[in-house]
Order: sequence, then structure tokens, then C-alpha cells
Amino acid sequence: MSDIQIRDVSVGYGATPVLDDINLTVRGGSTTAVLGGSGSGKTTLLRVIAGFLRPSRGEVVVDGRVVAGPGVWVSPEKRGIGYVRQEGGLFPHLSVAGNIAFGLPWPRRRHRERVLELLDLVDLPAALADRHPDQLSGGQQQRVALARALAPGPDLVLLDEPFSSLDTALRASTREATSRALRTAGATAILVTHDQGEALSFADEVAILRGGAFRQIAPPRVIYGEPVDALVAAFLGDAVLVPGTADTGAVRCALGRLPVRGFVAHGEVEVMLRPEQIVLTDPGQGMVDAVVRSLAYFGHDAVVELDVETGVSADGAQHGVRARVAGLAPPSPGQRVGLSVVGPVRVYPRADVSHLS
Ligand SMILES: Nc1ncnc2c1ncn2[C@@H]1O[C@H](COP(=O)(O)OP(=O)(O)OP(=O)(O)O)[C@@H](O)[C@H]1O
Repeated sequence: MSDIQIRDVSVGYGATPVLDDINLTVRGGSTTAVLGGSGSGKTTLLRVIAGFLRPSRGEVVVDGRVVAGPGVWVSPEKRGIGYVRQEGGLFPHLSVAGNIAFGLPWPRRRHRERVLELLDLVDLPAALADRHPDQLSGGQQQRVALARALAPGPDLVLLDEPFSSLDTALRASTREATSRALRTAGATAILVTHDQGEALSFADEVAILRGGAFRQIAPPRVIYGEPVDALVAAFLGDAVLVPGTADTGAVRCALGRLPVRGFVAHGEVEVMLRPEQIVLTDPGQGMVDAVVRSLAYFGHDAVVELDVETGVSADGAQHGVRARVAGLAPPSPGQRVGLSVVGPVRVYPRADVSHLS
């Protein structure tokens, strides 16, 4: 099990910087998901770790050994790192067994037993061993790519959006098979993704990459429940933001007086809560009343846009909020309802969110 440390790393292409002085530690045997928008530098980070790109500053340390840094350069093939790309990248002219064996050291390439073991590890039947990649589904191809990456027994596996080309059902089962295989192999893993649900469900830690730097690195529940700022809150999941005035431990806003979690900014603040924290009741039964403006129905749940009746701000605008409710009996547009808020909310200094609108 390898710890990995990225220390003060900066890297770019030519004169264009992509990552600026970033730090990241991944505990041996754990999985970290790096979540960021398109072009934020996720693949660049993996390329630096794998050794396909040299950082201009800082160092990369794998299992206590500096593999990139001032005066130090370990070539990719000597780093013992497995890499799974978005499209799998299987060799089309080789069978499944041939592809997997390619990841094995020379003397072991003929060991059919090890190939079958690896197929089993990624939850694929031995009968697929002699097929070619074009005779497999997308999910099966991704699992073969994972088996190939795991073949040499790497301590560290880098996964670059390996599930993004799969449909929803296949995506979930491939993700689970991957997670199981990584745990069984005891490998440390870094998963790059732009899918929030995937990051939250797959990883032990989630790292938010934005503007060339990590804005927050924390376990899924912490990063979702206690985002450090409004940008992270809005980036990771759906965030409802309303203006408020905070004093000790509580905030007053259009939804009533609400308890605050974590850091309390006093005075004029922006209040952040998740849409599932808003519960709909009969009119007069909640903290405030509201009228349903519109509804997006998803089957298992529905997102309801509401105009809060007490929420008229100084400029006369009505405060809108968004609630996520169970899909069984959602309200209808125009209906009057009561609103209650479950659990504490977060507050941020008002200036923090001015650039979100
Ligand atoms: N070989 C290259 N030469 C020059 N610029 C590059 C090169 N590769 C990537 N870039 C630029 O570096 C930035 C980061 O790219 P990178 O591929 O790391 O982003 P990403 O977060 O993985 O994006 P995506 O989610 O779209 O794959 C982008 O602006 C991209 O255009």
C-alpha cells in the first residue's frame, strides 16, 4: 500500500500554467476522487503522477520515494503505477487474455492462471478470455482495462474518467466491480471525474480542483455538508443560497431563523442549504409559506421551485428557493405550501458569493 504525496507542484504546457502550487496526500489503500470541471487540469495531474509530464516546481512522492522533483526523475515504467484511461485503450489485435497478459512482467506473460485470476478480480467470466475487444460491451472493456492495469500488482492505480462513456446501469455495476477489485488488491487509487455522485460514492476523500488549485479536500460527507465556501457548495451538488443576517449560532433569512453549522460569519451573510433540507408541509404548518412556481419530475424525486411569501427583498424581488421532495406525490404549480428546514445551514460572508451570480 503506497501513500502518495504531491508537494507544492506547479505544471503547465509551454507558458500556460495549469496547476499552481498544489498539495495532495492520498493515504495508502484509500481512494481519492479529484473532481473538477472540463479543462481544470485533472488529466494533467494524473500525467504528472504517472510520469508523462514533468512538473516545473515541487515534487511527487510515492511510498516515501521521490519520483519527480528538483534533480530527480523516475521514468513512468519504473514508477509501478497502473493507469486506466477514459476509453480503456485496449489493443484491438490482442485477445482479452493477451491484453491482460501485456500488463504482466515478461516471464509471467504465458501464465494463463494469473490472467483468469485477474478476470475474476474484475468480475468477468473466464469465457471472455479469448474474445477480442470489439466483441465486448463498453463496461466489459473497461473492466479488462482495469485488469490489465492491476496485472503487475501496482500499489497505485490512476483512473481517468473510466466510467464516463458507459450508460447509467453499466456505470454503476462497473464502478462497484472496480471498487471491489481495488480493495481486494489493496491498491491506492486516484479517480478523476466530473461526476459529483461518482466522486461522493466511490471515494474515501474528494478533492475539488478549480482555477488550478484544490479548494477543499475532505471525506464525502464533510465536503457535501460543510463546503468551505459558496463556490464549492454550488460546484458539488445543488445549493440553495439566500441572503441572511447571522448572530451567534443562528441566522435569520426568508426561511425563518435557522441554526448554523460550522464557522459563523456575523452580520450580512449568504445562507447555504441543500434542496433536500427543505420539507414541504400544509400551508401554515411550516416556518413560512410559499407558492410552487414550477416542478421538475424525475420519478424517484422531484425538484420544486418555490416563491417564499415572506421573502421579498428590499428591491421588491421575490426570493426563490428549490426543494427536493420524494416523487410519490409532488405538489402542483400554483399550489400554496408550508416550508420547514431540516438540520443546520452554512453561512458565508456575503462578498464570497458575489461572483456566483
Ligand atoms: N498537450 C497539451 N498542450 C497544451 N495544452 C494542453 C495539453 N493538454 C491539455 N492542455 C490544456 O491544459 C488544460 C488542462 O487540461 P486537462 O486535460 O488536464 O483538463 P481536464 O480537467 O482533464 O479536462 P477534461 O475533463 O475536459 O478532460 C486545458 O486548458 C487544456 O486545454
